[in-house]
Amino acid sequence: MGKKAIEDHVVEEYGYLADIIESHKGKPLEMTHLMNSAIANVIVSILLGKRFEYEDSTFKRLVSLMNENMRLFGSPSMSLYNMFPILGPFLKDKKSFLENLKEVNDFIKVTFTKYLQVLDKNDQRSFIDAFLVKQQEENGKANKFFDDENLTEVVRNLFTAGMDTTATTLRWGLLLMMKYPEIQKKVQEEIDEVIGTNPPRSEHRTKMPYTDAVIHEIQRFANILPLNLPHETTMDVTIKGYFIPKGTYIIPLLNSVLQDKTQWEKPCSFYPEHFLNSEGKFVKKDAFMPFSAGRRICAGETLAKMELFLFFTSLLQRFTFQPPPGVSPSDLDLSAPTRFVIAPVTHEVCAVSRS
Ligand code: HEM
Repeated sequence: MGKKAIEDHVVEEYGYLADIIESHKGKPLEMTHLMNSAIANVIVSILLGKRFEYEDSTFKRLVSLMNENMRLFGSPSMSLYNMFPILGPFLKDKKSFLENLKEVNDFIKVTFTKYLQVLDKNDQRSFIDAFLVKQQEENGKANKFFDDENLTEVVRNLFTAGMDTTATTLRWGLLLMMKYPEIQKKVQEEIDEVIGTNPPRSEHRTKMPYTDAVIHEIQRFANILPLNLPHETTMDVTIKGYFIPKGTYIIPLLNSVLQDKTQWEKPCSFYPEHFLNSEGKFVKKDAFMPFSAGRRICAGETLAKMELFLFFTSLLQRFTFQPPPGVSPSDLDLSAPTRFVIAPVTHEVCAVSRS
């Protein structure tokens, strides 16, 4: 599936999301379910070739299993298990994690078995179709890669990695816009000037340096994966005089760059000017690494950036986000509870229609 086709899915999905938000008529709304569903649908439409209604029971169940497993993954008992695997049989969280995993895997297996029955090599409509075609081409070869187990794992990994991260970043974005209404207003002015009432598309981004800077700063400030993913050295290495033997477990902390005092003027504040020069032009920063770096950099970086830009601009084009009545921007809490994916504290938003 090409970039344009994927962008069309995002555009279709932000329309559904905005319509549902509109139906709440500016009343206080907790966005986690809606945002997760919209972002899950983008990845699901790539993987399965179709989207789900947000209240579809199977879809709700899948999204909740993924979320629950993200939560369990970062729980203290799972850290304990990683340090002392012998404790595994005594840990309830580990059991729940594996049961959830099995339920998602079973759903994926049932789905691709159905897809296989109607597979048409000349009409591949999803990632699963493309994988199954490769699997058939591989038939008879000694070393098989496109097997059922790999299909299950890759579909589940893409679903998990692609949903919580992007949806959480967007929820941070809306919270920050409520906290800093003057920044929200400047983004909306740029949207009105560059996009007007047209549907936002990726090509608008280069003409919107302020919005681009705000989205980068949301990612830097939110710092949603401060622990990154663990890595292991594949050979002996020496870095800045420190010897690290082959096979060492490494946690490459992303907040060491995203909040580096030598790289950012105000590392602990939300300050879009970090990404703007004195003429208001967008500037790239080497220390901007929310997707990590190197060979194992996030596989979904391009998709995530597209989603963040399109969802963020389409929402701010249609709505102004305000705290619920009785809550002022200064009351909004930007602290972040400790989890594997750092989400904002539970809060409600009022999406007031701009039309
Ligand atoms: C704002 C959104 C996102 C952020 C901040 C993010 C961040 C990251 C980070 C930090 C890693 C670890 C890289 C490393 O090991 O050094 C990662 C890995 C990964 N991400 Fe993302 N991600 C996002 C969205 C997505 C999306 C939308 C997808 C796909 C649909 C995706 C798929 C993956 C995959 C498959 C990996 C594992 C790559 C590998 O091990 O080779 N991510 N991501």
